[in-house]
Amino acid sequence: MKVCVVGTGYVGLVSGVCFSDIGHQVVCVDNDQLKIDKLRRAEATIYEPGLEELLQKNIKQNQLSFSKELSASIKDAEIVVIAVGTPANEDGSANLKYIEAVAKEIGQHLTSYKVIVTKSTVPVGTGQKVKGWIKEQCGEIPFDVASNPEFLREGSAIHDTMHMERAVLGVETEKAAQYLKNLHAPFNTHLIVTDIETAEMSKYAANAFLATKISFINEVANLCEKLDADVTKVAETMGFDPRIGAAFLGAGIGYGGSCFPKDTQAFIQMGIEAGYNLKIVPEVEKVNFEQRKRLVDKIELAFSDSLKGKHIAVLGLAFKPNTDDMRAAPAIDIIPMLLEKGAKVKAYDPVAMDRAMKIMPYVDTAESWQEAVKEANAVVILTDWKEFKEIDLDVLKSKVTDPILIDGRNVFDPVEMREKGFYYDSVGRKKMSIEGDNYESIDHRGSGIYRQKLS
Ligand SMILES: NC(=O)C1=CN([C@@H]2O[C@H](COP(=O)(O)OP(=O)(O)OC[C@H]3O[C@@H](n4cnc5c(N)ncnc54)[C@H](O)[C@@H]3O)[C@@H](O)[C@H]2O)C=CC1
Ligand SMILES: O=C(O)[C@H]1O[C@H](OP(=O)(O)OP(=O)(O)OC[C@H]2O[C@@H](n3ccc(=O)[nH]c3=O)[C@H](O)[C@@H]2O)[C@H](O)[C@@H](O)[C@@H]1O
Repeated sequence: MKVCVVGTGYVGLVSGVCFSDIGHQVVCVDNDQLKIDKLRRAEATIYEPGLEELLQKNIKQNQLSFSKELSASIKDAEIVVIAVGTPANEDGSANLKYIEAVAKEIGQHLTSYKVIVTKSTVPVGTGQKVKGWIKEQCGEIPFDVASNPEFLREGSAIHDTMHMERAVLGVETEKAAQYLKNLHAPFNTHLIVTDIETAEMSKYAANAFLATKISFINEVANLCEKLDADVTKVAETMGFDPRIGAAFLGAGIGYGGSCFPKDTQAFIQMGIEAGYNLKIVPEVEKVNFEQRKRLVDKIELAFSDSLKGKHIAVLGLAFKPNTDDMRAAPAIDIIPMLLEKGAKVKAYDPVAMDRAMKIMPYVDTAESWQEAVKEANAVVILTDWKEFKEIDLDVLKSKVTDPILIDGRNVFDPVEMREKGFYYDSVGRKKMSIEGDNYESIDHRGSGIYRQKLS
C-alpha cells in the first residue's frame, strides 16, 4: 500500500521504517528540516538497535523516502498515519496542538479518499475532533478517520513492531477496516477491530495497567525490606501464574520515559473531565515518585554522617537501557536530590550523556564507568545497562574509596556482593551478613565487612 507517516519521532520513524520493510511504499514527513536531512542520508535520528540498518536497506530499495512537504507526500497515499507528539499540558491532560495542526494541514491538501489514522496516544474523543478538523478544511472530499495506537517499547521498538502481539483498529466504516487490515496483513498479527473510542481507550488502559504492575511490585518490595523477604523471588513465583505473567514485575526506582508518566496523568485527567475520578492510577503515580526518594534514603543510610562532600558515582542516566531517551528519567529526580544534600555527583551513561547534559548541564560527567567510580564514596546504579551488569567487581572495588554500592535496578547478586566485601543495598531484597555460611539477616546497614571497616 502507499502510506504517508506524519511525524518522525520514535513512533513515526519506527513505524515508517517497518511498514516499508514489509513491502509498503512509505514516505515519512516531518516539519523539522534537520531531521529530514539526516534521515535522507540514512542516518538514524534516535538511538534504537537495528533501526539504522533497516533505514539504509529500505531507502536503497526505494521503499522509503523522507520529505518536509506534507501536501506532495499525501497526494498518492491511501493511508496517512499521524504520529506527532502529544505532550502534557500543565494540568496533565494531553496537548493536542500538534495533532490539530497536522489534521488541518491534511484537510487543506486532501484531493482524494484516504484513511487518516491516529497512531499517537490521544484521549478518547480525539478521533472525532480529528474528523472535524479535516472536514472543516476539505469540504466534500471523502475520507475516513481511524485509531491505531502504538504499543512499541523504546529499545526494542523494531522487534516489537515486526512481531507485534496485536493491533487494535478503531474504525467507523468497513472500507477503513479493510485498508488497515491490508496495512497490517504482512505482520501476521492478531487484529482487534472496534470503534475509535474503544481503540483510544485501549492504549491508556494498557499503559496505566503496566504502570500499576510496576508500582504494585515496588510496594511489595518495600514491604519485603521490612519483613526480610526477597522481592525477586516473590516476583518469580507470582510470574509463573499465567493470570499474572512475569513481565513488568521488576522492582526498582519506578518507571520513567516519555509515556507512562505522561499517559497516567492524561488518563487521570480524562477521568476528571468525564466525571469519573480514577482511584488506583493516582496512587500508582505517588508510589512511583516515592520510589525515587527511597533510593536517596538508602544512599544516605549507607553513611553514618550526612552526604555532604561525599563523591557519588551515578551509573546510568537514560530512563531504561538501549535508549538515549532522558524524558522523565529517574536520574532527573534523583541527582538533584543528591546535590541538594551536599553530595558531589559524577555521572556516566553509555549513550545518553549528550541528552542528559542538555537537561542537567550542572552535573559533572565521566567518559566511562571506570572514570566515574574513581575514588567514589558510593556507586549508585540508576539504569540496568548490560555494560554495568558486566562490571568486574574486583576492578570496581579497587577503584573506589569506599565499597558501597546502592543498586536501584537489582543488577547484582546480594550474596556475591557480600562475598566481595561490598556494602550493598538494592530494592526489596534481603540484607546479608558476611560471617559464616548462614546468610542470616542483619540490619539495614548492609555488609558486615563494611561495618567493621567503619568502626
Ligand atoms: N516514544 C514511544 O516509545 C511511544 C510513543 N507513543 C506515542 O506516540 C506519539 C509520538 O511519540 P514520539 O514519537 O515519541 O514523539 P516525538 O515528540 O519524539 O516526535 C514527534 C515528531 O513529530 C514532528 N512534528 C510535530 N508537528 C509536526 C507537523 N505539524 N508536521 C510534521 N511533523 C511534525 C516533530 O518534529 C517530531 O519529529 C505520542 O503520542 C506518544 O505518546 C506511543 C507508543 C510508544
Ligand atoms: O506508550 C508508550 O510510549 C510505550 O510505553 C512503554 O514503553 P517504554 O516507555 O518504551 O518502556 P518500558 O519498557 O515500558 O519501560 C518504562 C519504564 O518502566 C520501568 N520498568 C519496566 C519494567 C519493570 O518491570 N520495571 C520497571 O521499573 C523501566 O525501567 C522504564 O523506566 C510501554 O511498555 C509500551 O508498550 C508503550 O507503547
